[in-house]
Amino acid sequence: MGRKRGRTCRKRGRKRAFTPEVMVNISHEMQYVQLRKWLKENGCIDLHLVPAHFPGTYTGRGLMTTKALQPGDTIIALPEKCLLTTQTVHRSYLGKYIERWKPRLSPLQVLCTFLVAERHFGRTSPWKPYIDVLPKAYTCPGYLAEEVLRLLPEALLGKAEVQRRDIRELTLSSEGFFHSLQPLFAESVEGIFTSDALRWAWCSVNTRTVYMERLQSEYFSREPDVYALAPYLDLLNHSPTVQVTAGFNQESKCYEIRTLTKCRRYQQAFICYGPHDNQRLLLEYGFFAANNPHSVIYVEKDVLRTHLLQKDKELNGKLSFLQDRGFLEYVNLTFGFEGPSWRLLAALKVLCLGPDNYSQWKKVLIGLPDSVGNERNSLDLASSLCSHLMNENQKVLQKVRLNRTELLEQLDLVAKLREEERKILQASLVILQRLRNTTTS
Ligand SMILES: C[S@@+](CC[C@H](N)C(=O)[O-])C[C@H]1O[C@@H](n2cnc3c(N)ncnc32)[C@H](O)[C@@H]1O
Repeated sequence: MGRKRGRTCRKRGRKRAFTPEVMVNISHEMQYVQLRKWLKENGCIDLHLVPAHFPGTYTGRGLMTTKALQPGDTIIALPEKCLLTTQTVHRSYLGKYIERWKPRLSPLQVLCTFLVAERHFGRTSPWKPYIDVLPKAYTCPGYLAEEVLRLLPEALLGKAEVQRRDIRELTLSSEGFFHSLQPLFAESVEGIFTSDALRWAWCSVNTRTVYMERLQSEYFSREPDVYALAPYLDLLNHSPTVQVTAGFNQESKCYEIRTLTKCRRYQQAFICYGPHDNQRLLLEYGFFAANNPHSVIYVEKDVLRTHLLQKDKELNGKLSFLQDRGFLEYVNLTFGFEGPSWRLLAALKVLCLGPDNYSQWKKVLIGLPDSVGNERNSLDLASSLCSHLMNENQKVLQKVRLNRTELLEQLDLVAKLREEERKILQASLVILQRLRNTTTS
């Protein structure tokens, strides 16, 4: 039964049409009050972003905008004084130790040393308001337990191990330098620059810095000097669907982020860390994004090999033909929300070709039509690969569900990553089925 809609009703209706995101404003908490005060003292004037928790999302803490943002608006402008770069460290009490030290330290070593030292100085550190809001621990692979690591997808596991090795090497390669800093501390440097402290510093830099190129300093090693810790700005979470521009503005002397996407008042303001897939997000930042359009599932070469006809006499020839043309690079062999990548399908078509069809190999790779039979065989092979990956994924999910230990938070992260991957594989299977139907009809 229809009801007459008056002016008040229309107004209420308009309000109801938009349900604001559930969020808890935390700007009154002492640590954020102190941080905002510190920013203002350092010349940051327009702070229309406030810290909040967003319990309805996986993002946790983030920044909410108190005014609607239109494309082109500045989300945040952080004065140079508020940025923590290698230059900040060079100008500090650490400067003369850095200058004296050989071999030269990397920009990453310099920043990590400073973070650990400043955290240790506590109340007397001018950076205390910033350090107080930094997470105490992270969820990137450097922090994951061994048994959780083993549940990661193969390609990610390899990179996760490299990350853990890099963190260990940072500690080992800096030991001598830390000893040289002993005059600065009342306590033994061994108890300050611990492997835990350095892991925390490494992850703080890796997950929170903005990209800002600096001129190479003669006092640092040759690694690119591109990190800047940006207090408050680094409370902005990532969304793969927003667009922003970011960089240091030489005129205003501020690091500025502008949005190219609208954002409503009292909503979480997001930035985009880059067009990263979920594996990269987990590796570099310790999270994944639901329905991430950049996410794909990689088909490992070994997995591909086990699905191929071993009695095909031309198999090795085909594989090296594909390898030489870059078709077996793992970034090319993927399943996405839109099905198998063009390169995966092309590679499968070559691999399915019958004997003595050498002339077809090149034609298939440049996208020329293939026989209906080969087309169908390659789609079947793609479906079988996709189903295999689904089964593997399912097995890991079962293990995670059984393994409800004290590592709950870490296991949940892996489970959710795997569930996202499942969605992609399911979407790919549906597309493959559709393609198969059109090929047969
Ligand atoms: C630059 S910080 C952003 C602020 C951070 N949430 C905080 O509370 O400090 C980057 C970290 O935020 C988290 N993060 C960013 N975007 C996210 C998202 N879309 N979903 C879940 N976590 C996210 C990850 O832990 C990531 O390492």
